[in-house]
Amino acid sequence: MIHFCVLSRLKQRVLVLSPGMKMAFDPQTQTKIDQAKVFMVGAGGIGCELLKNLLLTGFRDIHLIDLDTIEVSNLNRQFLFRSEHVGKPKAQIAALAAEEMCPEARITWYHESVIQPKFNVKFFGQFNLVLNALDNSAARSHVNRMCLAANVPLVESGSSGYLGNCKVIIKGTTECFDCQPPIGQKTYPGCTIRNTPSEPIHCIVWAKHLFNQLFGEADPDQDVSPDSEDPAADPEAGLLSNGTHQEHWSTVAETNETVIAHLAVQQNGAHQLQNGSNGNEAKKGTSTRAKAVACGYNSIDLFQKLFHQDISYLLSMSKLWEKRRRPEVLDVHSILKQKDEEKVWGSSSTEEHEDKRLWSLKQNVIVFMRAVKALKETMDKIETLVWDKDDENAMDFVTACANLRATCFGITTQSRYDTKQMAGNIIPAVASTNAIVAGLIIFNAVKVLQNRVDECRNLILKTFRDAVPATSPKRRVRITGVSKLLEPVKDCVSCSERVETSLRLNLETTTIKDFQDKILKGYFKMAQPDVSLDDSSGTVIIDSEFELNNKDKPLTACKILDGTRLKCSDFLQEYDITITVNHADDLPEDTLFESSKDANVVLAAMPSQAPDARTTPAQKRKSADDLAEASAEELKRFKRQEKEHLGFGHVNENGFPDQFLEILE
Ligand SMILES: Nc1ncnc2c1ncn2[C@@H]1O[C@H](COP(=O)(O)OP(=O)(O)OP(=O)(O)O)[C@@H](O)[C@H]1O
Ligand SMILES: [Zn+2]
Repeated sequence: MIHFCVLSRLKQRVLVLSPGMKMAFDPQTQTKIDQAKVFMVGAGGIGCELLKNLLLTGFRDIHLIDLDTIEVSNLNRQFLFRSEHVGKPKAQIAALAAEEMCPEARITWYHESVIQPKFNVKFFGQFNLVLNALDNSAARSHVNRMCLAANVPLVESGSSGYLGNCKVIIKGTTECFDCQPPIGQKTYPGCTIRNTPSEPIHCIVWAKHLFNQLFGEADPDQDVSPDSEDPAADPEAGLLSNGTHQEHWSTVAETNETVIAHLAVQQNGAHQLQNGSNGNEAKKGTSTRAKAVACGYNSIDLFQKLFHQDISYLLSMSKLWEKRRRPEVLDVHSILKQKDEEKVWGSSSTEEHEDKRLWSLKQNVIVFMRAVKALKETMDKIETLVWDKDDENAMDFVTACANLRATCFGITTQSRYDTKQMAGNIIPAVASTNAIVAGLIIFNAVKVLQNRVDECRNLILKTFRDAVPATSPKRRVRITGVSKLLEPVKDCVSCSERVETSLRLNLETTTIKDFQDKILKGYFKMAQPDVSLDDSSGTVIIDSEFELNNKDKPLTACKILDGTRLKCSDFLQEYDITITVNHADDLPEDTLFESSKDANVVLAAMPSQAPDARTTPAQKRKSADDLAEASAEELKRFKRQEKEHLGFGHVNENGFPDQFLEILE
C-alpha cells in the first residue's frame, strides 16, 4: 500500500513497467489478474492513481471511461496529465499515459458519460470487475444498478479532503450502494438562516439565497426575509395595533427619502415597526425580488431594507432574543459618513493576500453597492443569473452581504477568500487520500478475483487529531473504519428481490414531472423511467423516449388515484418495480412523499435533476458533502462493528502488510 503512495508522489511518468515487472502473487492469482478484464469508471483524482496501481498489479485489459476534459486545476494531483493536455479528454490522455508506462497493456477508453444507453447491461457483463473512481452519487448509483443487473462485482470508492472510503458490492452477498439511504447536502433550518444566525456559514447561506432571490431563479424555499412563523417567536410580532400586518415596504413605491424617513420613525420605536416582509409575505407570493424591482435595484434602498428594516422587524419578535444576543440595525448613511479606509476593493484585486484581508464595515457597504449595480447590469442583459463562486461580482455580493448580516448579529466577519471556501463548499482534494483509496481498491479487487470475498473489507479513511487544522500536514490519516462486508438491506430499492412498494404522497399537488425527477430518478435511481398504469388499460403515463407533454399536470389529472398501481421500469438498467400510490394530504410541508420503507423522505434531500450526462460543479460539490456526511455516518456504523471485526485476518498473504491501520504516522 505504502508502495503505491510513494509511487504516486513521483508525480512524473518515469515509471515504465517491463513485461516481467509485476507484483509477486501466487500463480493462480497471477493468472486471474492476467486474464481479468476490468472497467474503471472515472479518471480523476482517484482514477489516475488507480490506473497506475492496476498496471503495477499486473492488470492488462482495462477499459476506462471519463466524460470530462483536463483542467489546469487537475494537474496538481492527477499526475497522468500535463499542462499540454489541458482541454483534452481525461480518458484519452490517461490511456496514452498507461500505454507509455506499460506498452503491453490494452487500454480501451471512452470520453463519455457512463450513464448512456450504449453502456448497457450486456456491456457491463463483459467485465470481471468494475471499479468506481467517481465523484457524484447519480453516476455511482447508476453504475451500482448496472453491476447488479449484470451481476458483476463492483468496488466503490470516494474521497473528500482527508476522508476516503472503499467498499465491495456483490449482488446478493453484500450491501449495495443504495442500501443506505441517501444523505442530503448539509442544510440549515430555515428559521436559523432567516431569523437567528449564529455562525458565519448561516450568513453566507443567507447571502447566497439572497443572490438567487434578487438576480437568479427565486426559490420559495430560500426566502431571506424574517420568518414570523418561527415557532420560537411570539405570534404578535409585526402586528399593527389593529391586528393586521403592515403593508410591506416596497409594495407602495416609496421614494428613498420617504423610505428613509419612514425608517427613522420606525427606528425610534422598533417594536412598532411593521414590516410586511414576514412569513405571510412568502405565502402571498410577494418576493424580495418584487421589492428590488419596485425600487429599481437601488442599492441604498436594498441596504436599508435588508440590514435595517428586516433587522428591526426581527427585533420586534422579542421572544427570539430572550436568551440570545439582540441583533443591531445598520444605518447606511452613517456608515458611509465614516472616515475613509485606505483602499476599497473587490473584484478589481487579484492579489492573493488582498483576498484574505478582512473588509471594514464601510468597505463591505461599498462592495455591496458596487456589486448590486454590476449584477443588475448583467441581469439586464441575460435575465437570470446563476450563482457562481468564480464570478467576481457574485462573490463580492455574497461576501459583503454575509459580512453586513454578520455585523448585525455580532458574528465574526470573513475574508473574501474564506467566504469563497464556505460558499463554494470547497473541500480541497488531498493527493495522499486519493493514493491510499486507490491502494485500498486494489486490495479489495484482488480479493474479489481470488474468490476470497469474506476477506474483503469495507474501509473508511479518516483523520484524527482533530485539534490540528485540517490543512496542516501534521494532521494524521488513519484507516479507522474497517468492517467485513455488510449484508444487503432487506428493502433496498436497488438490490432487494422485492418488486413492489407503496408510497404516500399528495396526488392532487404532485406533478408528473416531480414524480419522474424526484421520485423515480431521485429516489428510485432510475436513469430513463417508463411508467404505465398496472391495469387492463395499460395507459402509458411516462415514455422515456418522448418529451413529457403532461409534465405539469398533477397525478390525479392522469388517472392516478388513491391506490393506483404503477408499473415503472428502466430498460437500460433492466429494472422493474410496481409502485402503489396512496393519497396523503397530511405530509409535512417539506416532504414530497413517504415510502413504506423508510420514514420521511424530504424533498430537499432529493436531487431535482436526473442523472445527467455531465455533472455540474454544484453537483460535484454536493457529492463531496455527501461523502463527508456519508463517511461520518458509515464511521458510526463501523465503530459499532469495529470490536467484532477489527483485524485483517489473512491479508498479509500476497504481499499485503499485516498491519496497515495507521498509514501515515
Ligand atoms: N457520469 C460520469 N461518467 C463518466 N465519468 C464521470 C461521470 N461523472 C463523473 N465522472 C468523472 O469522475 C471523475 C472524478 O474525479 P475527481 O473527483 O478527481 O473529479 P475532478 O473533476 O477531476 O476533480 P475536482 O472535482 O476536485 O475538480 C472526474 O474526472 C469526472 O469527470
Ligand atoms: Zn441495496
